[in-house]
Amino acid sequence: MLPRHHEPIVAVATAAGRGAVGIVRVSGRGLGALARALTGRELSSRHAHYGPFLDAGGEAIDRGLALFFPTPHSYTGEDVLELQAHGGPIVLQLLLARCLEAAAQDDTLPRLRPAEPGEFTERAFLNGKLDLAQAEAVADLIDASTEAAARSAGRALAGAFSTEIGVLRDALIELRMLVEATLDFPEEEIDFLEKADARGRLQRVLAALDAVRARARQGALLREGLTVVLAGQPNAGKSSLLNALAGAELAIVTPVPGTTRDKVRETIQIEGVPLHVVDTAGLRIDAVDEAERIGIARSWEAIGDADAVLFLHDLTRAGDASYAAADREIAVRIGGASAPVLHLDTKLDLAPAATGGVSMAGEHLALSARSGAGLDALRARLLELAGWQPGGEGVFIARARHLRALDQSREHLRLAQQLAEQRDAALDLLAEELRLAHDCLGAITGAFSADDLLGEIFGRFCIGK
Ligand SMILES: Nc1nc2c(c(=O)[nH]1)N(C=O)[C@@H](CNc1ccc(C(=O)N[C@@H](CCC(=O)O)C(=O)O)cc1)CN2
Ligand SMILES: Nc1nc2c(ncn2[C@@H]2O[C@H](COP(=O)(O)OP(=O)(O)OP(=O)(O)O)[C@@H](O)[C@H]2O)c(=O)[nH]1
Repeated sequence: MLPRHHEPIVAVATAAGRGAVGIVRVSGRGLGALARALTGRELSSRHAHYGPFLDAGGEAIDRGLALFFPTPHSYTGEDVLELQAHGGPIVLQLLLARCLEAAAQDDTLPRLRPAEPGEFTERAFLNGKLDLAQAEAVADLIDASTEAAARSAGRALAGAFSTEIGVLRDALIELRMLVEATLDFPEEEIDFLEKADARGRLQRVLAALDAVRARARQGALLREGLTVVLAGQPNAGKSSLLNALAGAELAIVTPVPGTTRDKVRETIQIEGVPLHVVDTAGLRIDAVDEAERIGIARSWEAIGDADAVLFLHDLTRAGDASYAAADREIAVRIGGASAPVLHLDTKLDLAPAATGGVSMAGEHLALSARSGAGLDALRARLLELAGWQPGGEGVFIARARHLRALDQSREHLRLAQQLAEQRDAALDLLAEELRLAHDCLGAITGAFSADDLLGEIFGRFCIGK
């Protein structure tokens, strides 16, 4: 029996629903006979052939373009057969079923099964067509929620991230070779660190790693975005601010306090950075009914998960002592969350110039959702809080997994550096730290990766990818 990752697979490669064109894609070994059975002809390699896609009785299910990519020159590195048909869901299901049937009927054909999510790209990885960071970039390109995220995923897919990791790994390999060679000649140990400039090399690798980390963090921000929670008493202007930032009427705005009963989550973007804005139910201590109480409990949950909290204060209530007292009570609780808090004094257009404003310690921005005053300053401050460096050209997309690996690698290099600074450095320990730092980098591109990690990564792809 074939191992699972050698079994031929088939899936509809295009999105569900109706489209101009839809593609059924087959990947596996020895697909030539299947191609003949489905098209009734010999397909030359990597050429588009227009003709019928035949059912078991020789009747055309559809007419379209057939492409055959013989191994190894294909997306997956195996034989790939594509049927580019008309993009109707039923047509594509018929073609998919026909592929399975044709393979089952002829025992010279390999046993075919439907593909699991991400399985085509997993094969591209297993067959060395893409490394792991590039394979992840395929999914990130498809999932990108802003133009900047798509461009940076495109760069990672083209190998920009992998190349930087490769440069770091090469520098580490050189250093490791020096250290390990010296281990074999113990009498020279003392001179080694001096002669080979091991400390200088280590220092340079660390600096280069830090530069890659900084760019990867930018890339991760483009992928993950920033979660910002709008918090404040009922009627403070949270929903209006969400709508103003989004430039659309997303949340219901009414003069009735307590209009927003549950979280509304909307993704907008600032300079290409996805911003997940969560509008919450207005916070109040003495909620009137059960639904409101539940909404408020969810608001607190959202605040706990936020990357930043925007705490809104209604400037028109600035003189109201009980309003201020309630704000102070909420502030204490928000202060208990770990996210940074930015105070927004709202409805600036209504606040008379003489008003002293809201008195509450912390950073304040005054704004008006109605006139738009202060919104640009808020956007700029949010980007700053996110750690976004403007003009992030050349950023490649990255994931939390990559950041962790880079951090761990850095940790091992720091330990190696400490060892190297000692008078009679233990070279065997130094060698071991360098090896571990090297392994962490290898995990990013998948030089060695556990099956469960691969399952985790490819299981999140869409089917047919
Ligand atoms: N119709 C179609 N469009 C598609 C894909 C596909 O599978 N089918 N892709 C799938 O996601 C992407 C393109 N990815 C591909 C990557 C490599 C090869 C390929 O044939 N590689 C060979 C030859 C390279 C060459 O000619 O230089 C190779 O790597 O050896 C094909 C598609 C996006 N568009
Ligand atoms: N003039 C003016 N009115 C505003 C502004 N922002 C909000 N409002 C008004 O204030 C009222 C409450 O606004 P919302 O955005 O619904 O407030 P909220 O904090 O979401 O309220 P809840 O859903 O009750 O928690 C509405 O009548 C808005 O039109 C502003 O910048 N200027």
